[in-house]
Amino acid sequence: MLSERSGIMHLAQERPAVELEGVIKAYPGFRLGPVSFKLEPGYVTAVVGPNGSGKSTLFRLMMNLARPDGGEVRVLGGYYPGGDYPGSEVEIKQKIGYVPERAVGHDDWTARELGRFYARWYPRWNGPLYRELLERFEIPHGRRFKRLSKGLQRRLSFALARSCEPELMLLDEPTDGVDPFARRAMVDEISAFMQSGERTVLFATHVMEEVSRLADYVVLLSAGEFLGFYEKDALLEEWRAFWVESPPDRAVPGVVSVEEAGPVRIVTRSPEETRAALEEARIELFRSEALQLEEILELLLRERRGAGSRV
Ligand SMILES: Nc1ncnc2c1ncn2[C@@H]1O[C@H](COP(=O)(O)OP(=O)(O)OP(=O)(O)O)[C@@H](O)[C@H]1O
Repeated sequence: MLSERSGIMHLAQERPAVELEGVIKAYPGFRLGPVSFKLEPGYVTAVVGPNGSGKSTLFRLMMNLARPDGGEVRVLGGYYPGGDYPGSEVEIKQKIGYVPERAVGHDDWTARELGRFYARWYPRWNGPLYRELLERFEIPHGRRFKRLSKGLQRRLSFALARSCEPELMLLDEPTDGVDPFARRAMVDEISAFMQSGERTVLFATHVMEEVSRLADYVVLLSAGEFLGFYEKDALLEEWRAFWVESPPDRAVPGVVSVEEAGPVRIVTRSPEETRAALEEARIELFRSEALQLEEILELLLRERRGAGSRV
């Protein structure tokens, strides 16, 4: 996905879609950050982390629904906080399709009414697409939001955000509670949305398959700590598992874990160095395999938080 779109992006827009610099947010008993990363237009980034790691807080900071205690949040050229907007905050928000963790103020509205309301606020509102998404996601037009199941509420929130034809989609667990069929349809729609290289998506998820399918980059959080901003393909290339005849009797560079139940499996994040060291120690390497993204992220979490962390 990265290579397909990378040529277009810098021609279309020069500024990052989102820029966070040293962003900190503190609540009693919880502190997020400092978080720093840039989202360049044309890419999809996944926010991954265990429950309570600060993913929703990060989205609220980007929507100016929470104010940072330190650092700077810049979204589509607008600065939060401080009121230093090149355009008005409304103008910036009109270019953002946001799916919050919990939709506020939608409860008594039907999909039809919400569509009409959004059409008034979003200049690029795409009515035909909205109607098509309601059909595709099998969302009843006339039932109040609060009477919809959780999965249908998520689908409707996504359809609303998508139909704004935004520059930037901020999707806080859009597929949470959504069945696998609709989830696939949503992932397909995000891919379709990205076909124009000027657009940017940031989405939070616990589903690794979605990260594998959609994301160019991954933001990893754990208990408020920002563990990194990773290029997905680089992670997949960097980490490997080697199967060897016997465990090494000395420290081997790059090795992150050694499993000795049955054949010895060594995970390394520096394959060439590890391979050379194994050869030198005359340990036969009889199989080498790529790691799944889920295992890599889990190992990164474990490295920082101690064993037992789960994505
Ligand atoms: N308004 C608030 N006041 C006090 N604490 C808050 C507030 N909002 C969030 N928190 C705390 O911040 C922490 C992170 O919450 P957040 O919802 O950002 O995590 P998350 O990664 O989105 O979790 P999940 O995966 O469960 O959705 C939690 O401990 C939460 O209780």
